Amino acid sequence: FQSIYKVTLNNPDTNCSLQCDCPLSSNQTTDLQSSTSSAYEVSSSAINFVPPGSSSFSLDHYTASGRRTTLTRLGTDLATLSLKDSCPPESLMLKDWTNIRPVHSSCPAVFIIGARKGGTTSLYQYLSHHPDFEGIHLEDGPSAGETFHFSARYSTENWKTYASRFPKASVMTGDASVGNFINCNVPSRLFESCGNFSKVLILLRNPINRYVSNFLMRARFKKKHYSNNTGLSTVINLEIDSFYNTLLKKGVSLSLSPDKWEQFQCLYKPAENMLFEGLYYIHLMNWLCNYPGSNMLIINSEEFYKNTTFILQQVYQFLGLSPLSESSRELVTSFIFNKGGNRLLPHQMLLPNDRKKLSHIFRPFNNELFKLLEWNDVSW
Ligand SMILES: Nc1ncnc2c1ncn2[C@@H]1O[C@H](COP(=O)(O)OS(=O)(=O)O)[C@@H](OP(=O)(O)O)[C@H]1O
Repeated sequence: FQSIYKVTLNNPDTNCSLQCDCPLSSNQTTDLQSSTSSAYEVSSSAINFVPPGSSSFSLDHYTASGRRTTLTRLGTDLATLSLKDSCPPESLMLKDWTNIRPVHSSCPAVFIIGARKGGTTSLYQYLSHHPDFEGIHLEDGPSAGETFHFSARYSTENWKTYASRFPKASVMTGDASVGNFINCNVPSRLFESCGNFSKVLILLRNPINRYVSNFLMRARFKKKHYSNNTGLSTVINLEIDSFYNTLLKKGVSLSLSPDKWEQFQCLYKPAENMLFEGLYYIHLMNWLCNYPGSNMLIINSEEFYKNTTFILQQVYQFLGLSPLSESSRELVTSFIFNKGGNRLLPHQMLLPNDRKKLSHIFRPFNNELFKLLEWNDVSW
């Protein structure tokens, strides 16, 4: 079975201890124990953890209903986080998720970080209708619901300006910048900035449907030299070429092995190649290794589209917002935001052969994702 463990490393010599929530499958316990035989240095606090003999090691089991819920299991399809061995235990163990103080005192409570075309605008809008949540809308585009792009590059000064846009009142507020899921620098930057305070919502949609929706948006808004005349098949084939070329140039194996997920990280400028955006497993692993899993809720977009009021209730619960009645939720969710066009031109349709090509790239990553999240009945 897979579970969440709380890991405590004690150094009796210095009387210091380090704790982190470490999601692992039970059969990794041995690996984890043996990995303590090397010395760990926590540079931020200058604590040295030394080999067994002078250090002790303990694992406490935490369940979904446990005292501190690391695992957020909502319904059957939502976030069940159980990290596999591909996430280096060291990086998790060196993180103290519990004691880090946010650098900034005013952080938005919620970040909807993606995936792009996953239904993020609707979710943000629906949340904004809750009496205790204040949505902030961009006045200068691109569209209501995508709010003040948090940047991994913000300096302290930038941060002050950014944070000052959010109300300090008792209401909850949030940011919905969909590029953050795939920006490999954001998780650690966000954690550094906001510590445990901010919660993260992630909507994951069938990556092929996400791809097509993204393409159609570019054509609709004539972004990146796209127009209504741009053919989907042409774009797919160009992007597949550029995808493999990027991997080649960076010396990454073309066998597309998801367990080498770290190799794929930071390989592209966010949003440049729509294929990279759909490799959710890579992006999620980066988040899980750099941001506390207990503060992340991962939602299957298709489930969100199908059972919107139910999922919305689960989101309220996760954020600590009071529940709303079924009828209020139905009212709130009656409009679909950011819907693409219904009538596609012939050259905008996905050909069976192109679907196969996309599926070939996404499948191994989807499979790892399903295992990680225990999404047993999802068939993208
Ligand atoms: N409630 C509900 N039910 C069904 N479908 C829904 C819903 N909310 C959003 N959507 C679909 O999500 C797509 C837009 O996603 P985003 O808002 O995340 O797009 S963006 O990244 O902010 O541009 C867009 O998909 P496409 O229509 O395929 O483009 C929306 O139709």
